[in-house]
Amino acid sequence: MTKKIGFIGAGNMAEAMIKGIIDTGLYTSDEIIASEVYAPRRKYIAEKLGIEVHEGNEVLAKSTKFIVLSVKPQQIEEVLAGIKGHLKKDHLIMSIAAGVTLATLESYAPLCKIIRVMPNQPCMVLASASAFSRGTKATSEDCSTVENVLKAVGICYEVKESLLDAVTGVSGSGPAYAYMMIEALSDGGVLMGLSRDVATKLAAQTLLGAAKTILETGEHPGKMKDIVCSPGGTTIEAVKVLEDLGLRSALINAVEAAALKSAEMGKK
Ligand SMILES: NC(=O)C1=CN([C@@H]2O[C@H](COP(=O)(O)OP(=O)(O)OC[C@H]3O[C@@H](n4cnc5c(N)ncnc54)[C@H](OP(=O)(O)O)[C@@H]3O)[C@@H](O)[C@H]2O)C=CC1
Ligand SMILES: O=C(O)[C@@H]1CCC=N1
Repeated sequence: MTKKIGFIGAGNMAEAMIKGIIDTGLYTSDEIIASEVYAPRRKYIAEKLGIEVHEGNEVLAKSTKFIVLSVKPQQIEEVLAGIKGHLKKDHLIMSIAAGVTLATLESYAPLCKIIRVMPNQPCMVLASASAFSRGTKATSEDCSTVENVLKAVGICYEVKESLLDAVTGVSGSGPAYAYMMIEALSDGGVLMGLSRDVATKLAAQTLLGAAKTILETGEHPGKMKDIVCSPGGTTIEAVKVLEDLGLRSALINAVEAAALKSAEMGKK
């Protein structure tokens, strides 16, 4: 066992997590291994992140006790079946697959200690929001191992597994909603005459600043909204438009839709 952590599936999320882990100094690139079926992707990840990347998953299972499953949910069963003979009881498996339950994961890898995680994509810039649930064999030490990774790239909470669908709806899928908001705010700026570059940077910094304010002050978002709305001013005109067009309702329904989809995926 020469590696500290191994990622099966070197796609978008694995790249984001590995970049975050290396940038934060938790593990060095020579302590990380990955496996990936697609040859051009193997070459890209090996060159970009400086880690060892293999075609098959057996080498990885033999090289590390800490395996991250970062393939698509529908690929999990086949991946675990392929390495079953190499999985021992001291293997810790961290699955980031949406909707795949601990019971399902434990049925595919009955000897292993398993922790189910819902991270999010901004782990690549060390600003991730994650939650996890422990499987029946996972120890507190295993949870600390996983927490060390998740806290290195952002914040994390342990939750009951039944709440991971809600986590997926809010923070797992959430970066996509935020990117849509940034894009749309930028469009508004361009409509009103700003250059695209300046409009996008102003929009992104505005979401970042608002998010930092809530996290650092602990204030209620409604109170902070009220502070921005000057009586008879510009903001309340915009807030009226957002209420008329159902921004809040759209976001609440979006979170519900993603959470319900995650729960439905878990029934398969
Ligand atoms: N994207 C996100 O923001 C988030 C994703 N997740 C979860 O993370 C997981 C990965 O998502 P994401 O990174 O977006 O997906 P990607 O499709 O980008 O990454 C998965 C990678 O695994 C490869 N792969 C497929 N089969 C195997 C195999 N047998 N062995 C090794 N590699 C294999 C895929 O190759 P190929 O494409 O050729 O099949 C692909 O490159 C998913 O389960 C998702 O639910 C969780 C939170 C956020
Ligand atoms: O869209 C998805 O299914 C994955 C899980 C959460 C974010 N992306």
